[in-house]
Amino acid sequence: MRALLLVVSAPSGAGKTTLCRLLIERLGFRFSVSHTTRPPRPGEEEGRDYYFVSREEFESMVSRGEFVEWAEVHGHLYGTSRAEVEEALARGEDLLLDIDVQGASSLRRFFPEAVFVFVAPPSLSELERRLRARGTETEEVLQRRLARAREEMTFAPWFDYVVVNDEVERAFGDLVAIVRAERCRPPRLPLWPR
Ligand SMILES: Nc1ncnc2c1ncn2[C@@H]1O[C@H](COP(=O)(O)OP(=O)(O)OP(=O)(O)O)[C@@H](O)[C@H]1O
Ligand SMILES: Nc1nc2c(ncn2[C@@H]2O[C@H](COP(=O)(O)O)[C@@H](O)[C@H]2O)c(=O)[nH]1
Repeated sequence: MRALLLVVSAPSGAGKTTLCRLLIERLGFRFSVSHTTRPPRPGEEEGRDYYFVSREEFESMVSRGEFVEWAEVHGHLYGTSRAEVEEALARGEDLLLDIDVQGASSLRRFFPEAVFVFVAPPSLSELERRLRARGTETEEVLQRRLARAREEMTFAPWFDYVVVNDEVERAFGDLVAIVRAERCRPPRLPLWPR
Protein backbone atom coordinates (compact mmCIF):
# COMPACT_ATOMS: atom_id res chain seq x y z
CA MET A 1 0.00 0.00 0.00
CA ARG A 2 1.56 3.29 -0.99
CA ALA A 3 1.93 6.11 1.57
CA LEU A 4 -0.03 9.20 0.60
CA LEU A 5 1.01 12.81 0.56
CA LEU A 6 -2.43 14.41 0.79
CA VAL A 7 -2.59 18.15 0.17
CA VAL A 8 -5.79 19.91 1.22
CA SER A 9 -6.46 23.53 0.25
CA ALA A 10 -9.53 25.67 0.71
CA PRO A 11 -10.65 29.23 1.17
CA SER A 12 -10.53 30.34 4.79
CA GLY A 13 -13.64 29.08 6.61
CA ALA A 14 -14.52 26.31 4.13
CA GLY A 15 -13.81 23.73 6.83
CA LYS A 16 -10.45 22.22 5.96
CA THR A 17 -9.22 22.21 9.59
CA THR A 18 -12.43 20.43 10.63
CA LEU A 19 -12.01 17.81 7.89
CA CYS A 20 -8.26 17.44 8.45
CA ARG A 21 -8.88 16.70 12.15
CA LEU A 22 -11.16 13.83 11.12
CA LEU A 23 -8.53 12.48 8.71
CA ILE A 24 -6.03 12.47 11.59
CA GLU A 25 -8.41 11.01 14.20
CA ARG A 26 -10.14 8.40 12.05
CA LEU A 27 -7.64 7.50 9.31
CA GLY A 28 -4.44 8.04 11.30
CA PHE A 29 -2.89 10.63 9.00
CA ARG A 30 0.15 12.41 10.35
CA PHE A 31 -0.30 16.20 10.13
CA SER A 32 2.41 18.35 8.60
CA VAL A 33 2.86 21.15 11.12
CA SER A 34 3.64 24.38 9.28
CA HIS A 35 5.62 27.36 10.45
CA THR A 36 3.77 30.67 10.53
CA THR A 37 4.25 34.27 11.55
CA ARG A 38 0.52 34.53 12.39
CA PRO A 39 -0.16 34.89 16.12
CA PRO A 40 -1.83 31.86 17.74
CA ARG A 41 -5.63 31.79 18.02
CA PRO A 42 -7.16 30.85 21.37
CA GLY A 43 -6.81 27.08 21.81
CA GLU A 44 -4.02 26.68 19.24
CA GLU A 45 -0.92 24.89 20.49
CA GLU A 46 2.72 25.34 19.54
CA GLY A 47 3.96 22.25 17.66
CA ARG A 48 0.46 20.79 17.26
CA ASP A 49 -1.32 23.43 15.12
CA TYR A 50 1.70 25.44 13.98
CA TYR A 51 5.23 26.40 14.91
CA PHE A 52 4.70 30.10 15.67
CA VAL A 53 7.78 32.11 14.71
CA SER A 54 8.73 35.74 14.16
CA ARG A 55 9.01 37.14 10.63
CA GLU A 56 12.78 37.36 11.19
CA GLU A 57 13.06 33.66 12.11
CA PHE A 58 10.84 32.70 9.18
CA GLU A 59 12.92 34.72 6.72
CA SER A 60 16.16 33.17 7.93
CA MET A 61 14.64 29.70 7.44
CA VAL A 62 13.72 30.75 3.88
CA SER A 63 17.28 31.90 3.23
CA ARG A 64 18.66 28.58 4.55
CA GLY A 65 16.35 26.70 2.13
CA GLU A 66 14.49 24.97 4.97
CA PHE A 67 11.04 25.12 3.34
CA VAL A 68 9.73 22.89 0.54
CA GLU A 69 7.18 25.62 -0.09
CA TRP A 70 6.14 28.84 1.57
CA ALA A 71 3.76 31.70 0.81
CA GLU A 72 2.35 34.94 2.14
CA VAL A 73 -1.32 34.36 2.97
CA HIS A 74 -3.69 36.99 4.41
CA GLY A 75 -0.69 39.15 5.39
CA HIS A 76 1.28 36.45 7.24
CA LEU A 77 3.99 33.98 6.16
CA TYR A 78 3.31 30.24 6.16
CA GLY A 79 5.67 27.42 5.16
CA THR A 80 6.11 23.65 5.10
CA SER A 81 9.53 22.65 6.38
CA ARG A 82 11.59 20.21 4.35
CA ALA A 83 12.18 18.19 7.56
CA GLU A 84 8.44 17.70 8.10
CA VAL A 85 7.92 16.13 4.64
CA GLU A 86 11.21 14.20 4.41
CA GLU A 87 10.71 12.55 7.81
CA ALA A 88 7.25 11.26 6.85
CA LEU A 89 8.43 10.07 3.42
CA ALA A 90 11.44 8.30 4.94
CA ARG A 91 9.15 6.46 7.41
CA GLY A 92 6.63 5.61 4.65
CA GLU A 93 3.90 7.42 6.61
CA ASP A 94 0.80 9.12 5.20
CA LEU A 95 1.17 12.88 5.50
CA LEU A 96 -1.56 15.50 5.43
CA LEU A 97 -0.78 19.07 4.43
CA ASP A 98 -3.24 21.93 5.01
CA ILE A 99 -1.80 24.66 2.82
CA ASP A 100 -3.06 27.46 0.59
CA VAL A 101 -3.44 27.31 -3.20
CA GLN A 102 -0.05 28.98 -3.86
CA GLY A 103 1.70 26.35 -1.73
CA ALA A 104 -0.24 23.57 -3.45
CA SER A 105 0.85 24.82 -6.86
CA SER A 106 4.55 24.87 -5.76
CA LEU A 107 4.33 21.36 -4.30
CA ARG A 108 2.71 19.98 -7.44
CA ARG A 109 6.02 20.62 -9.24
CA PHE A 110 8.18 18.86 -6.59
CA PHE A 111 5.80 16.04 -5.63
CA PRO A 112 3.78 15.08 -8.71
CA GLU A 113 2.64 11.91 -6.93
CA ALA A 114 0.94 13.89 -4.15
CA VAL A 115 -2.86 14.03 -4.12
CA PHE A 116 -4.38 17.51 -4.29
CA VAL A 117 -7.84 18.12 -2.86
CA PHE A 118 -9.71 21.42 -2.92
CA VAL A 119 -12.38 21.84 -0.26
CA ALA A 120 -15.10 24.22 -1.44
CA PRO A 121 -17.84 25.81 0.66
CA PRO A 122 -21.42 25.28 -0.56
CA SER A 123 -21.62 29.05 -1.24
CA LEU A 124 -19.75 32.25 -0.44
CA SER A 125 -22.58 33.40 1.82
CA GLU A 126 -22.30 30.17 3.86
CA LEU A 127 -18.51 30.70 4.00
CA GLU A 128 -19.07 34.17 5.47
CA ARG A 129 -21.62 32.80 7.94
CA ARG A 130 -19.15 30.13 9.13
CA LEU A 131 -16.28 32.59 9.50
CA ARG A 132 -18.48 35.00 11.48
CA ALA A 133 -19.78 32.18 13.65
CA ARG A 134 -16.21 30.99 14.36
CA GLY A 135 -15.51 34.48 15.71
CA THR A 136 -11.72 34.26 15.50
CA GLU A 137 -11.14 37.14 13.07
CA THR A 138 -11.56 40.90 13.34
CA GLU A 139 -13.90 42.49 10.77
CA GLU A 140 -10.90 43.74 8.76
CA VAL A 141 -9.22 40.32 8.64
CA LEU A 142 -12.54 38.66 7.85
CA GLN A 143 -13.12 40.98 4.86
CA ARG A 144 -9.57 40.26 3.61
CA ARG A 145 -10.18 36.49 3.87
CA LEU A 146 -13.54 36.77 2.06
CA ALA A 147 -12.02 38.78 -0.80
CA ARG A 148 -9.22 36.23 -1.12
CA ALA A 149 -11.77 33.37 -1.01
CA ARG A 150 -13.33 34.62 -4.27
CA GLU A 151 -9.91 34.43 -5.98
CA GLU A 152 -9.02 31.05 -4.44
CA MET A 153 -12.26 29.47 -5.73
CA THR A 154 -10.94 29.97 -9.28
CA PHE A 155 -8.04 27.57 -8.52
CA ALA A 156 -10.35 24.58 -7.93
CA PRO A 157 -10.04 23.14 -11.50
CA TRP A 158 -6.27 22.64 -11.05
CA PHE A 159 -6.79 20.17 -8.19
CA ASP A 160 -7.21 16.38 -8.55
CA TYR A 161 -10.47 16.44 -6.57
CA VAL A 162 -13.00 19.00 -5.35
CA VAL A 163 -14.96 18.18 -2.19
CA VAL A 164 -17.92 20.42 -1.31
CA ASN A 165 -18.14 20.75 2.46
CA ASP A 166 -21.89 21.16 2.73
CA GLU A 167 -22.18 18.74 5.65
CA VAL A 168 -19.14 17.52 7.58
CA GLU A 169 -19.82 13.77 7.62
CA ARG A 170 -20.85 13.70 3.95
CA ALA A 171 -17.74 15.66 2.89
CA PHE A 172 -15.57 13.43 5.06
CA GLY A 173 -17.12 10.43 3.26
CA ASP A 174 -15.86 11.90 -0.03
CA LEU A 175 -12.36 12.22 1.46
CA VAL A 176 -12.42 8.59 2.62
CA ALA A 177 -13.44 7.53 -0.91
CA ILE A 178 -10.57 9.58 -2.39
CA VAL A 179 -8.04 8.03 0.01
CA ARG A 180 -9.29 4.50 -0.78
CA ALA A 181 -9.14 5.10 -4.54
CA GLU A 182 -5.66 6.66 -4.36
CA ARG A 183 -4.33 3.70 -2.35
CA CYS A 184 -5.35 1.42 -5.23
CA ARG A 185 -3.71 3.60 -7.87
CA PRO A 186 -0.22 2.48 -9.03
CA PRO A 187 2.39 5.21 -9.58
CA ARG A 188 1.76 7.16 -12.78
CA LEU A 189 3.80 5.91 -15.76
CA PRO A 190 4.61 8.25 -18.64
CA LEU A 191 3.33 6.01 -21.48
CA TRP A 192 1.09 2.99 -22.02
CA PRO A 193 2.98 -0.11 -23.28
CA ARG A 194 2.42 -0.82 -27.00
N1 LIG B 1 -19.98 21.45 6.97
C1 LIG B 1 -20.02 22.42 7.88
N2 LIG B 1 -21.20 22.97 8.23
C2 LIG B 1 -21.25 23.95 9.16
N3 LIG B 1 -20.18 24.48 9.79
C3 LIG B 1 -18.98 23.97 9.47
C4 LIG B 1 -18.83 22.92 8.50
N4 LIG B 1 -17.51 22.63 8.40
C5 LIG B 1 -16.86 23.46 9.24
N5 LIG B 1 -17.74 24.25 9.90
C6 LIG B 1 -17.44 25.33 10.87
O1 LIG B 1 -17.01 26.45 10.10
C7 LIG B 1 -15.95 27.15 10.76
C8 LIG B 1 -14.72 27.16 9.82
O2 LIG B 1 -14.20 25.83 9.72
P1 LIG B 1 -12.62 25.56 9.80
O3 LIG B 1 -12.02 26.33 10.93
O4 LIG B 1 -12.46 24.09 9.78
O5 LIG B 1 -12.22 26.22 8.41
P2 LIG B 1 -10.80 26.40 7.69
O6 LIG B 1 -11.03 26.15 6.26
O7 LIG B 1 -9.78 25.57 8.37
O8 LIG B 1 -10.50 27.94 7.93
P3 LIG B 1 -9.09 28.71 8.11
O9 LIG B 1 -8.32 28.54 6.84
O10 LIG B 1 -9.50 30.14 8.35
O11 LIG B 1 -8.38 28.11 9.30
C9 LIG B 1 -15.69 26.41 12.06
O12 LIG B 1 -16.36 27.09 13.10
C10 LIG B 1 -16.29 25.01 11.82
O13 LIG B 1 -16.76 24.43 13.02
N1 LIG C 1 1.45 27.84 1.52
C1 LIG C 1 1.15 27.48 2.77
N2 LIG C 1 -0.07 27.79 3.29
C2 LIG C 1 -0.33 27.38 4.54
C3 LIG C 1 0.58 26.67 5.31
N3 LIG C 1 0.02 26.41 6.53
C4 LIG C 1 -1.22 26.92 6.49
N4 LIG C 1 -1.44 27.52 5.29
C5 LIG C 1 -2.64 28.18 4.81
O1 LIG C 1 -2.75 29.49 5.31
C6 LIG C 1 -4.12 29.88 5.29
C7 LIG C 1 -4.50 30.54 6.58
O2 LIG C 1 -4.42 29.62 7.63
P1 LIG C 1 -4.95 30.02 9.08
O3 LIG C 1 -4.58 28.88 9.98
O4 LIG C 1 -4.29 31.31 9.45
O5 LIG C 1 -6.44 30.21 8.95
C8 LIG C 1 -4.94 28.62 5.02
O6 LIG C 1 -5.32 28.65 3.65
C9 LIG C 1 -3.94 27.52 5.25
O7 LIG C 1 -4.23 26.37 4.46
C10 LIG C 1 1.86 26.37 4.73
O8 LIG C 1 2.75 25.73 5.34
N5 LIG C 1 2.09 26.79 3.49
